Amino acid sequence: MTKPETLTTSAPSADDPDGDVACVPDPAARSFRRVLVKLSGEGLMGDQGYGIDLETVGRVAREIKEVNDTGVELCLVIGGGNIFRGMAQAAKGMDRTSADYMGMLATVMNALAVQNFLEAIGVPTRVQSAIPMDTVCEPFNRRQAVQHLDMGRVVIFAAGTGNPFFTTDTAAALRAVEMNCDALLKATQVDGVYDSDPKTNPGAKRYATLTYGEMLRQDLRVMDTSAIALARDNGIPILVFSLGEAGALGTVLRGAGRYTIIREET
Ligand SMILES: Nc1ncnc2c1ncn2[C@@H]1O[C@H](COP(=O)(O)OP(=O)(O)OP(=O)(O)O)[C@@H](O)[C@H]1O
Ligand SMILES: O=c1ccn([C@@H]2O[C@H](COP(=O)(O)O)[C@@H](O)[C@H]2O)c(=O)[nH]1
Repeated sequence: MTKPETLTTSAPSADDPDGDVACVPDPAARSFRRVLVKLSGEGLMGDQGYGIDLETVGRVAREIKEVNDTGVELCLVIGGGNIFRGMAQAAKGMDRTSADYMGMLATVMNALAVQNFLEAIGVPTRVQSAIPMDTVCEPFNRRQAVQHLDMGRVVIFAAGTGNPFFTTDTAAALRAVEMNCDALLKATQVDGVYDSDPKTNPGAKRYATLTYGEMLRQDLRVMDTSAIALARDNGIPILVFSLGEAGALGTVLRGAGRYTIIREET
């Protein structure tokens, strides 16, 4: 499998974060053969405060189709924040494990929604859940998932890791490792990793590149530490970009557009 070695950006140093620098297109990005895309649950709600915005999920489905049509094998993990955070109040009195199972079930709902939008535009898909629910979708099975990818199907991994006390970011890193993906793409609500949360600090500066170690040492909260550590230990680059930017998935996969890449120093 070809590992991307030479993705470059125009701002090579994490010591010099730059909010305005776009990444330089790099042919190495085209060597991604199989990727895992983590779709933000909250990103799917568009401007609504809750649930799924049909226009947003329709657009995201078309972008996934475009990439799938190019022959890049696609695994998806979808967060649950758009459904689960709306229930946070109700979950307050509950024990943590029950609340976490509710969160995992929310990701199954999102997976089924995205599956329907993809199939409506002719993209073959399978949903595999980490919590077996045979009447709804397949249980997670790595070998079967590989076969689906071989057949051009998009595989959506639902229910996170199947374990409480984790998040879908960690599930995404775990599945990316298990499926031998060349990269983990985090499609979220911000266009990269900043030196502080850009939602609360308008003056935050964006990094073009970071190492896993810098990300962990600076405790940059865009992704949880277990996900970063898993990616680091298995040499999987993480690309963080905005789900809200039309066409960003395809653009980032061509090595262009705005994103932050997290990897070992080259
Ligand atoms: N240093 C940082 N750089 C970029 N974003 C940050 C940073 N610190 C915190 N954030 C926040 O992290 C958020 C993204 O992470 P998070 O996993 O919570 O959301 P998500 O990808 O939308 O996940 P979900 O699927 O659970 O909805 C961003 O919306 C941003 O506000
Ligand atoms: O492996 C997992 C994944 C998720 N959860 C629970 O689901 C929610 C929603 O996931 P997000 O990653 O926040 O979108 C999460 O807050 C956990 O409560 C889990 O327990 N295990």
